[in-house]
Amino acid sequence: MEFDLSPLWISLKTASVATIFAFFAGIAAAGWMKEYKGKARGVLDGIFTLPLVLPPTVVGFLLLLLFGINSPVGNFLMQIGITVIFSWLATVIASTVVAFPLMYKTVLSSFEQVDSDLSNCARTLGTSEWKIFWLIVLPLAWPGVIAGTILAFARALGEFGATLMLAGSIPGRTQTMPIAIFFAAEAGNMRKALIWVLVMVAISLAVIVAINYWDQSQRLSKNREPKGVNLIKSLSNFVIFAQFADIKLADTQTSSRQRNRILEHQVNGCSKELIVNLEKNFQSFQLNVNFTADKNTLGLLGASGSGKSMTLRCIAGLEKPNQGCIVLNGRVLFDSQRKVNVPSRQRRIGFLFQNYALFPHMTVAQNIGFGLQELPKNERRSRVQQYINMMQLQSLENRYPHQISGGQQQRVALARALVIEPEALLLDEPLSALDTYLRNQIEKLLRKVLSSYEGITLFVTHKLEEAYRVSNNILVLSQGEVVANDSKENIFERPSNLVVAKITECKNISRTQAVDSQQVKALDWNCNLKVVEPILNSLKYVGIRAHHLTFCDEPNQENTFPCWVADISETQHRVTVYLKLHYLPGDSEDYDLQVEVYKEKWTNLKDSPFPWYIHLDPLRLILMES
Ligand SMILES: Nc1ncnc2c1ncn2[C@@H]1O[C@H](COP(=O)(O)OP(=O)(O)OP(=O)(O)O)[C@@H](O)[C@H]1O
Repeated sequence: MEFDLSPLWISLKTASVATIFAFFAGIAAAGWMKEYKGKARGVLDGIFTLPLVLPPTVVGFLLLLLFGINSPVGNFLMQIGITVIFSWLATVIASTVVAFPLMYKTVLSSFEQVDSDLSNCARTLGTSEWKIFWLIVLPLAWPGVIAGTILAFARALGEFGATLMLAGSIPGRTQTMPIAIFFAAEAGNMRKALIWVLVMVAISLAVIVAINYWDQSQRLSKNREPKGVNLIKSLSNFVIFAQFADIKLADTQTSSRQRNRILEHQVNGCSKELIVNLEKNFQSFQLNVNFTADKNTLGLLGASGSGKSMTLRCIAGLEKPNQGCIVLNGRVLFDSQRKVNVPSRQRRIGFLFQNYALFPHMTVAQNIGFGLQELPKNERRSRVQQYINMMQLQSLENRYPHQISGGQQQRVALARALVIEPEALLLDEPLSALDTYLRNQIEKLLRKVLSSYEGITLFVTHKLEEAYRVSNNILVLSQGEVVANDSKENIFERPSNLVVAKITECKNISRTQAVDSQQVKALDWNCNLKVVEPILNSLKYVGIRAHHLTFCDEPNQENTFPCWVADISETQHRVTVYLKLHYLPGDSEDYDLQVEVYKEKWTNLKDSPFPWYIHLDPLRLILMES
């Protein structure tokens, strides 16, 4: 008797078509869900995933209700000449519905694994959301897409319950292999059932082996060249350009004083200037900053979590403030009162991320040229070459980010941010991931680049010396508030309050009280000090930097006190000496002042008899508010 092979062809045809539908629907649903942060997210995800957990017969029954001739959908389809129930179309629908969740879930999880800084970086380079999806997210998530497709195919091939309920078992039309196995076994034709079982096992095994080999080849190729490179070229043909600004609504108020100031600037056609007045509220953190930056590089200093990065992200349009306004060179980027929120891609603000955020599947040249896609090819190439030369990246053009050093990666990121000629450049701890040697090199390059950069620069760093070398002015943030904004000299020499003194690492601080117009009592050091600065009513603390203290031989000089050493701590060039004033210290923790001296000075000093005498120069004393 001739063996009927139709179940094999029906199964393969059904699974292939169902996989194509699930492929596109799964990618679209996952792409949308990745960005959707609304309240219905949990419900929608549940609905998309439901066919994965429901028994196939339940899915089949629901499909029967949906497509049956008594349902509005079934009725409508009948009228246009399409019959679903007990047709091949029914096998495709049933298989698509059960295969979809596997595609959707796998793709969503791989989309979510793509570093969000990469998308944010692309936004600051002027890229539309569609382009980001096609050029960044999809290529990087490609392994997940392939895995989802294979799983969806396998699931569609093995579908039984829903297909039987919706399509029945019509040999040569709707009878797939799983259904053929069931009916053969039920009729006692075990030989026939076994043949189909073996065919199913062979196909399933082939799928699993294919996944394994594919996964293995991905791992190997990761070490040679990054994935998705060729895909990028083909995908770029489908890029859709978004044309218009996305003006979003905000419902909050800006203070009229600040608004008037900003409008005045606009009317006056102000020069290069960034005006920031914003509030951003989280449950456990409130950011409230108000400052103006000009062509002089502004350094942002502050403890971890003080709001430095959040400030930059709001300016770049990567976070939406709750309230306030941001104006760059007279252009309103954000105004909660006027409901303006210019999207990141239109702000013309370059952003340098701490982890560089280089696109791993693009070469050095492709990374640098990413923000220039609107330019003609030749112009684009020459601009990229210009920045490759400027950043000394010649001969590295065709390498991928994982094939170059950290310092080179940072230079690529800097070139990519600068090549779009941004009106402002935001540098979020750009040197923190580098070792000391590279850090010095890149810092030097950065200073050179910034000296010729015409735009506004904000520079976030934790390192005081780096902030001092790179910036002209410094803004100090503490717990989301601006506590100082001044020239770097004033910030370091004359910190006006305790927070700024601590952030700029003033090691000697004492509570204080005014004695007369020229004298204060340092309560923690138990001494009176002559000062030259005017004493304000709000005076709370007196301080002096460790390297401003001097040892002297004249006990009767003003602001000079006997002292004993409680402890010392050495580095290769300097010694920090912990001193107790007036008395012998009880132990190594019992000290009043920290003094920093060079090793040579320490060598001369260390064997001198006690007491030594320490001098607090009135010109160096810092008077502070709380
Ligand atoms: N999406 C968010 N939801 C809730 N809180 C957030 C969110 N993003 C940031 N924060 C909080 O905002 C505060 C400021 O964060 P930010 O990253 O600006 O600090 P930072 O000064 O840059 O710190 P660091 O120097 O450690 O990078 C932190 O307390 C952080 O926990």
